[in-house]
Amino acid sequence: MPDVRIFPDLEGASQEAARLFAAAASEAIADHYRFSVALSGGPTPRRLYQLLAAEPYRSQLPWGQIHFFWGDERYVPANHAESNYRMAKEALLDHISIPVDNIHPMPTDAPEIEQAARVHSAELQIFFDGDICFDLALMGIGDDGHTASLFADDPALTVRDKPVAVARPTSQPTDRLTLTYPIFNRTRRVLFLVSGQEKALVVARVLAGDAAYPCTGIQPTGELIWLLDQAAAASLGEVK
Ligand SMILES: O=C1O[C@H](COP(=O)(O)O)[C@@H](O)[C@H](O)[C@H]1O
Repeated sequence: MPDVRIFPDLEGASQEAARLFAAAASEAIADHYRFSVALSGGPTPRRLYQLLAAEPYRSQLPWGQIHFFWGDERYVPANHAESNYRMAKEALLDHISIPVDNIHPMPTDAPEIEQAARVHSAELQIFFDGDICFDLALMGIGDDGHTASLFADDPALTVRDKPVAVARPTSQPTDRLTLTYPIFNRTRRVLFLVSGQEKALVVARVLAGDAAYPCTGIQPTGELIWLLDQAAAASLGEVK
């Protein structure tokens, strides 16, 4: 059974996520002197990022030992309204004292998206010395059951031999880059943050193991925690 924690609202779930982020950072840094995180995009994690950019975390977290990557990115310029990097930059990165070398966005400026996937794969291999293993992946879920940019019926779902895949979801206006299942599933801790009634049914189905949803494929060997607000938890128990 996954570890599912329910909070009255997104604020409560985000506060728990910030606490877990700080605990995971201190454990990773004590063990191997740095903390590598894959961030999620979309609107849900914005409050978490704002909390990390505020006291006490802003002063207390050892930002020089924390490295930010992204779990997925829309193939748009870095200053685009849809950019996952831009959201994290505005909510978090612009407000903390972190070396620029610790920020590793997925590139979105190559003429071909396949080239960007190769460049970022190479960056990951170098950073992790050939053994890609994040300390923490922050994740969300769409109401269609996608997570990161792993969408149903998209070829990115089947990529097993590369850390970064190109996603071309037919439901979305732009192509995307995404980390692949093997990378998420060897992450030390995966933390889902989910809010809103429109996610309730899909969350219940994913937690019941319905393989129709890409999110169900996230089964890390490490720790898996779901932080839900009450609205997102509303259908738990209705789906077997
Ligand atoms: O498209 C995306 O959506 C998912 C879910 O976002 P949420 O704000 O509804 O939780 C997100 O995790 C992913 O990073 C993003 O690109």
